[in-house]
Amino acid sequence: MQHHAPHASAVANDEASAIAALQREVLEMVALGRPLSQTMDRLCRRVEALAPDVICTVLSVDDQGYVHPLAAPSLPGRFSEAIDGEPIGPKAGSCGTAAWRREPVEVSDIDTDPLWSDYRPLAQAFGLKACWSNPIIIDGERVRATFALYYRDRRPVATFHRLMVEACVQLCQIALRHEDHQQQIERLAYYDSLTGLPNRALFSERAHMALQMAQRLDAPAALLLLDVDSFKTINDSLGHASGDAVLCALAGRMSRQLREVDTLARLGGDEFVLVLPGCHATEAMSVAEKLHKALEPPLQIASNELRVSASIGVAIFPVDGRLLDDLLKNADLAMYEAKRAGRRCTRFFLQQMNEALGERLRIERALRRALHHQRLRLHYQPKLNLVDGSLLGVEALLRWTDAELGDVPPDRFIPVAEECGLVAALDAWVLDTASAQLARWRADGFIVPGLAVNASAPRFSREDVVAQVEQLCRHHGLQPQDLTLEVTERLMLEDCAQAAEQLRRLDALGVRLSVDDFGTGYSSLAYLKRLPVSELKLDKSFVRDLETDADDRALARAVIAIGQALNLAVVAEGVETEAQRRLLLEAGCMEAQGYGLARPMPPEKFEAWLRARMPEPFSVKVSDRPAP
Ligand SMILES: Nc1nc2c(ncn2[C@@H]2O[C@H](COP(=O)(O)O[C@H]3[C@@H](O)[C@H](n4cnc5c(=O)[nH]c(N)nc54)O[C@@H]3COP(=O)(O)O)[C@@H](O)[C@H]2O)c(=O)[nH]1
Repeated sequence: MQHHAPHASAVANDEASAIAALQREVLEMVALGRPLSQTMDRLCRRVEALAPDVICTVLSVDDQGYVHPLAAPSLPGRFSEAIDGEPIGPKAGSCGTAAWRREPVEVSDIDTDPLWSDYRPLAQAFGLKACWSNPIIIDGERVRATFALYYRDRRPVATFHRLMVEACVQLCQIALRHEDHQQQIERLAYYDSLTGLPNRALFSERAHMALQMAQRLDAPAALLLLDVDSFKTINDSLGHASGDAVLCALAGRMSRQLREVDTLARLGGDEFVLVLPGCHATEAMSVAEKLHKALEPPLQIASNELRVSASIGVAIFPVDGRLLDDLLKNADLAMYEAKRAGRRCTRFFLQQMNEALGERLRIERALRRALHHQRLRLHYQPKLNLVDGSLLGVEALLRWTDAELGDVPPDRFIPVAEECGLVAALDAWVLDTASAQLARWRADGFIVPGLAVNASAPRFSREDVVAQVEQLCRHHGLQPQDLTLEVTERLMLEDCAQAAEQLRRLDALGVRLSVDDFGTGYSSLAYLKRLPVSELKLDKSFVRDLETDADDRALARAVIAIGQALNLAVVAEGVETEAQRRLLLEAGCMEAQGYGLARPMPPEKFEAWLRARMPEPFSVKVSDRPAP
């Protein structure tokens, strides 16, 4: 039988179709999402099957420039171990040098080539004589890996091998780019893009695992919920970029306080959560204290030095709940208590907090119904001149009687309304209803010089109060000068640009601005210069013991003096006795409200009160008035 050498083009066709088959197989693995190392391993094995005289390897190159074997099925294990973690460089064998130079490196004699001088004994120990390596560059930028063929004899690279390597480099690029995209998708799905911390989804997975483990080992675990104090002020005053920088810095500081088994995650906004496996209450307390301390040093953000603190709520597994949702809810309640207790505070969950939450929820539901069905009422308390008793205006005060809860005082439902975001709607209703009432009184011939309503802080940052005031003045035929908005010092201190702008525009319209409960809680008076305040209301806590407490007398005099110095009216609240009235007058306070002068009254009673005080000819006939 005669043997014929195969025709050159037939060989070329066989090689081309072998390479095409290899490409198909690898691309299919990529498309099916097989792990990268598995795909690269298959690639190497297929190459070695097509070219039995080569040893094929793929090394990954990490961000710091060190190589790690990704697939090297036929390379002796000890050789792989020896090169794992070696740096790339100008003389780092074929692969390290190819990655360094960003170009193929062909060493046909390892025994003599200077690029291998540091690795020659290693290669010789395993009988490796030649090596051709190609860098795998992704998107023209980063060297992500090297693809190499080793030979056990000295030799230049064969043409078929060149064709094969060209195809393999492309396959490696596709597989690595796909892997990078997968990792990016995973990062987006599981990590917070701002801080790089685990996000809610990953936290939830890890926390569930930690709780399962705790259950199995009969061990405790702590869940800490941490909320940055006054973060909104940072965002509003310095901008969101600074806010983001603060969050990143805090995330870094907190991460450094934790053990490897702990998980710190960002739930969103300025809220972080930690799960600490194996921690009972005492340890959780010391971790919370470490976190407070870590946040203490001032942060340098842009050109500002910021001091930031946080409030922490703690719930312990299993005593405060066995399920993650329960623990989160309870840590949230505790965190809320920490907020109420002031800045830089930790609170542990207590069962009473649950009861308080139940009460808050009951009030919220009933209040929403009451507002919707117009079941709220207003009482009006006169503001009087202390010298001659003349009426200076009225303050509208909300009253609510619920069928189940009975009379609910504003002190109980206003804080709930503030928490659940209902207070702005309540205040808008009060302003509109009281304005309508003032217009009706005037139409009926009653002389009511002005109307004061309470305005809560959230309204000014979320709503266009100026537009509402303009609209209701037009609608009820009132002048802006008829209205006084009583705001708390909190709003004045919040440093919210939108609120400050609205207060200035209201002032320009002629609306008066009064600072309610002046002197309670805060010490900064700078806002009095910044914002258009017309009136200070001396809090009733200073008035109550005027006769007996020298400190209260001194404080009341100080507030009155501030008002006089800044040319602001000072209205004393809570005047109940003649002695208080006299002391206030002596101190220079001319205006007041209080049970001793007149209690808050429903409209009809206030009308009777007015009628009784009005000189003749007061001739309004009750029956002539339009129905309220
Ligand atoms: N955002 C809104 N807040 C409101 C509204 N209506 C009331 N409130 C706030 O609730 C707090 C309690 O109000 P209330 O129970 O109505 O008490 C007021 C007066 O009744 C009371 N007062 C008046 N004189 C005396 C007195 O001589 N002694 C005494 N012990 N209490 C007295 O003081 C409250 C006056 O409140 P203010 O002038 O606003 O400080 C209170 O903080 C209200 O602001 C609302 O519509 N929106």
